[in-house]
Amino acid sequence: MAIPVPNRQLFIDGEWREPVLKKRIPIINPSTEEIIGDIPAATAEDVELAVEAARKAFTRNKGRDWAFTSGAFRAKHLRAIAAKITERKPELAKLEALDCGKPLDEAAWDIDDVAGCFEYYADLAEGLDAKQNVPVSLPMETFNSYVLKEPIGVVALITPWNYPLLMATWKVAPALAAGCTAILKPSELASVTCLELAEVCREVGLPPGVLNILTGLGPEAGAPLASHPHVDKIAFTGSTATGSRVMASAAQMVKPVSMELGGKSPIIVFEDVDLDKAAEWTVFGCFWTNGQICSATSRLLVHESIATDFVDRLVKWCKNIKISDPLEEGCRLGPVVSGGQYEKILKFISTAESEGATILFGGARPKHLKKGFFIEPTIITDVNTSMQIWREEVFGPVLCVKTFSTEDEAIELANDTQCCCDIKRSGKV
Ligand SMILES: NC(=O)c1ccc[n+]([C@@H]2O[C@H](COP(=O)([O-])OP(=O)(O)OC[C@H]3O[C@@H](n4cnc5c(N)ncnc54)[C@H](O)[C@@H]3O)[C@@H](O)[C@H]2O)c1
Ligand SMILES: NCCCC=O
Repeated sequence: MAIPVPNRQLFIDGEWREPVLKKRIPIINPSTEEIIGDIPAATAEDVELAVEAARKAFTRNKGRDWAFTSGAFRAKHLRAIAAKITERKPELAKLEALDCGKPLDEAAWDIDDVAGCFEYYADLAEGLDAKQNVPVSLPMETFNSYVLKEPIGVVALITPWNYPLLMATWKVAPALAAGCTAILKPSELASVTCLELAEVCREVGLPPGVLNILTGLGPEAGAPLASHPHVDKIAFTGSTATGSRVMASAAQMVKPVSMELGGKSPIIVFEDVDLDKAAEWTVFGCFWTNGQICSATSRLLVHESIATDFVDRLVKWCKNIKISDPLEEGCRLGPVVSGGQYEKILKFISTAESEGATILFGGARPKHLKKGFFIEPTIITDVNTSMQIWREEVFGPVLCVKTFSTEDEAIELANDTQCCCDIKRSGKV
């Protein structure tokens, strides 16, 4: 059953604050296309306040309140956040499913992962203490040398919508463990659970300003954050195009960045596999999270001798995928995140068709669903490497299939530089 979406403000300096320009963005439930609430829309004015709060938190009491206290102290906060997330798991999973369309079971796994990630970095924060001031032996007695591990400062964390709270946590937890203070800017398409993370931080008494959360549009909130002179580092996950813009603005100040950018991952199926298992993994890899995963197995390379049989099995799997409202029992494929993504994916499919590919299965909204941004699991064959569907990231439930005859050919196709440019450039840090 759906639950109400909490009405929240921006989270700055440990408090809820209305955006300076009082703007808000509607939240659209992708299953029903109905507005179910709204989120605050930060602008440069709010970025200013959040960066100032983070900077103050970093230096407060000469850093003894957070940045230069013990890792064990910070770990206590991370563990308290993990415990609260676990306590609120049923509600957070529902909110995430409502906000981004992810099947409820998958949203619940993600919330477990979120709690696990805070715990993991709590362990690392504790481990840091033993690694401080370790002497480094030098060949000269007149010098002493020690290793000091210090946080870099104020960090900007900009995240996408496909795993809203998990992608945020992959950045927030390590930053806080290291002693940084942070400003998180989640995607405007799915910010609800990140705002709940703010409430969790408030409830567990995270020192004010250590984590600030600004929801808002990319150009209005993300861009001024990325280019702010008092932000010491940017960690970004999202599309290659936006990542490139963020890097360019960071380069003006020679500011370090970590980038996790788009993906277009191949899966290679050789002739000696267990066909049923390989078919199950291919389908899971491509359609999990409604096909919106950077590591989606969206390019299937299958040995020509088993291709017909293998693709038949994929089609059988696809026929049995339950497509429904993500909160419905047994849902395996929900809607894509937004109207914009829905249109974009359908355009990819129609371009593939006009370029000569065959839409073997799916390719449209399921007939039993009249509303919502639903797209059937789609299998495309007769693809060649110059087609857009092969080269570009679709980021939806679309699998394209190509056969190969030798291992070398399979590897060459998998490594095709055009297809894989995103992967090659998105080294995970
Ligand atoms: N490699 C990975 O680990 C990984 C993981 C998840 C998602 N992704 C990628 O993320 C993409 C989908 O996410 P998306 O559509 O939210 O990506 P996106 O690039 O559109 O947006 C990502 C974030 O950047 C913000 N943003 C937009 N314009 C900005 C600007 N000019 N300056 C600063 N910030 C700006 C957005 O508001 C959002 O918070 C896909 O390409 C997917 O492959 C990659
Ligand atoms: N399981 C998390 C994958 C994140 C990439 O999209």
